[in-house]
Amino acid sequence: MTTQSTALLAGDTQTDGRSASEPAGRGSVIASARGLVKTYGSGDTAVQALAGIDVDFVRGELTAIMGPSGSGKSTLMHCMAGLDTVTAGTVVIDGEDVGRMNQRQLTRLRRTRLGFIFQAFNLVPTLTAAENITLPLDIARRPVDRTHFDAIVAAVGLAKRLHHRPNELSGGQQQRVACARALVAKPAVIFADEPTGNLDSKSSAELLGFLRRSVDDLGQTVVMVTHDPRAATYAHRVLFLADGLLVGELTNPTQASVLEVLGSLGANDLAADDESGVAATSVGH
Ligand SMILES: Nc1ncnc2c1ncn2[C@@H]1O[C@H](COP(=O)(O)OP(=O)(O)OP(=O)(O)O)[C@@H](O)[C@H]1O
Repeated sequence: MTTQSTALLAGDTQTDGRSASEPAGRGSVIASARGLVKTYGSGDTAVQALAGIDVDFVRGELTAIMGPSGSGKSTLMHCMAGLDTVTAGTVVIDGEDVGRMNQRQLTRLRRTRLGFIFQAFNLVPTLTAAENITLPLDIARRPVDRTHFDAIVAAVGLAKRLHHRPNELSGGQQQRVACARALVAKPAVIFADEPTGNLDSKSSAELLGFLRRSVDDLGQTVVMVTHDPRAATYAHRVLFLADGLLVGELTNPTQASVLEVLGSLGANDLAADDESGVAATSVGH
């Protein structure tokens, strides 16, 4: 088992607090956007989803993106991940200018350098959990690093479920398969769009804990869109969008600090998560 894989399971750290497998480059910028504009449609029906965003995502960090409904969170994620074209501006992932890529290069980028986790787990129903996890590598015709695979499967607690098909797994287990699938190719960045949107609070906490450990122990980089202030507390940093603009940022977020910013953005309806134990109205807005 590699040192990195062991660290994911055991959480071993050096005496200075760094992970024993501290990857080179942690803290440097892995993905960035400059002057990012996205307009859907044209003329009278045009909608400006992103109105000029400059943002850097840092290697080895979990960044949450929050904001009111329609503020541009998913659009930002899709543009960063090369899933949608941009109207203006630049997106650079791991040193590569996404806007200059043709479709073939974009597909290759998504397959080999990026991982995705969506609210709807997007597993292939006819494949087993194991086959779903290795699917990105199989499609890219890359070999499976069995040591890494075993470590991820153990860490997400799926060792006894590998031969089950998605309909034989709970929602939480299915999302853990999706999470393992995103991690197995050791991507530069994992983009997660509402990854806990369909999960109960226990499964959400397990998944978020795992995502955070993949960042802390493996140096994985994760960008996650969420409406849930509790989910955002697993992030190192929270970015807030409103009307297609970046309007705020929190480091080391707490539920109260997240709710306070969301309240100031008029997103109380989203922030009033009845399981959070903290009502949006209690922060004085
Ligand atoms: N394919 C599309 N065609 C036209 N307009 C779109 C399209 N996708 C998004 N929009 C619009 O762009 C704006 C931003 O949408 P986006 O989905 O990025 O917001 P969001 O912050 O992720 O919202 P939510 O929290 O509700 O998921 C919205 O006004 C939305 O209606």
